[in-house]
Amino acid sequence: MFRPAPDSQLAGRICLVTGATSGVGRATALALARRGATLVIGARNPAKARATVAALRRQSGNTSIEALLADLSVQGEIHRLAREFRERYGRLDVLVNNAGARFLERRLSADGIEMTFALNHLGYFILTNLLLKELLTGAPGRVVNVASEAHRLCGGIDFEDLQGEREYQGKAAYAQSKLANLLFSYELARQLDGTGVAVNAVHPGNVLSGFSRNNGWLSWLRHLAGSLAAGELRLPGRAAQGPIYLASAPEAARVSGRYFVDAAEHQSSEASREGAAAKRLWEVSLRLTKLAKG
Ligand SMILES: NC(=O)c1ccc[n+]([C@@H]2O[C@H](COP(=O)([O-])OP(=O)(O)OC[C@H]3O[C@@H](n4cnc5c(N)ncnc54)[C@H](O)[C@@H]3O)[C@@H](O)[C@H]2O)c1
Repeated sequence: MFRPAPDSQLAGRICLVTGATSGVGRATALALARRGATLVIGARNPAKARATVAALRRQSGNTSIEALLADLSVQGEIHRLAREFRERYGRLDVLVNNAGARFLERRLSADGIEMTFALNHLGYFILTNLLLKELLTGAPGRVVNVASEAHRLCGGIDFEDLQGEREYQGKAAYAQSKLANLLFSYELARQLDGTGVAVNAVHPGNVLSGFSRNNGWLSWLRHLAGSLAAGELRLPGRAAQGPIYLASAPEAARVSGRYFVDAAEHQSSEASREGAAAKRLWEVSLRLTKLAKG
């Protein structure tokens, strides 16, 4: 069988992509593998992880691909993944935080934290902070946070009812978590200014993926119908263009603290650019994750 040789743009670079067994994450992982990266995928389900690694190796012709397992809504499992990564690789060049979901019913994570916030925001926050030393060791490096235009639906983080204890609406919780992705990206970019590690956020578009399948088939179909009605439903390969650009394009290495749709910079909402909210979210996130300051 003909296998195109992987191009060497990312040869020798170590890339970690979360949520890479489907959708945007899988398409991003495949593109990075084709560019010759040493690729680690974060995955929850061992059987899916094995199948995805085998498929990515076959499709890319790159054998330097493996999976590390973790449920990224569970803090202890993120710590374990980070530990295993550190022991095996010691350095990280590109981190793509992508694993995310929407929960129409309020649920708690294993740590007792509302699931949307635990997975979509704290998942990114903990993994990035735990691998910061490895990113700095690998500098110049990149952090790519997969966010969403849905952040515009949230006028600000509700610090008084952060986890929807008083009132929970799945769409609002999702929008808040995606606003948190932007606040986190901008604050981290500020903190890492001058280190050579670029941090950016990206909206992948409305995607034909597994997104919202956890809420049942009907909800998934509604999500797809809504995307079609809004005039856009992308295949994952198309949706991954933005993450791939930020993770690998040479010119993107010089850009940090920005929001992208595909390879184009966009202005995110006013609420996402509030420095005080970003700092407050950082403090709250430190408290909820018991990560030490600094
Ligand atoms: N689908 C869309 O229309 C859309 C639009 C804007 C932004 N996004 C964002 O894109 C990202 C990827 O979504 P997608 O559309 O590819 O959906 P998807 O459901 O196909 O992929 C999500 C990935 O995250 C993983 N994941 C979910 N919960 C996890 C957990 N607890 N632990 C570990 N992994 C977990 C899944 O296994 C899957 O691999 C998400 O951050 C999402 O918010 C999606």
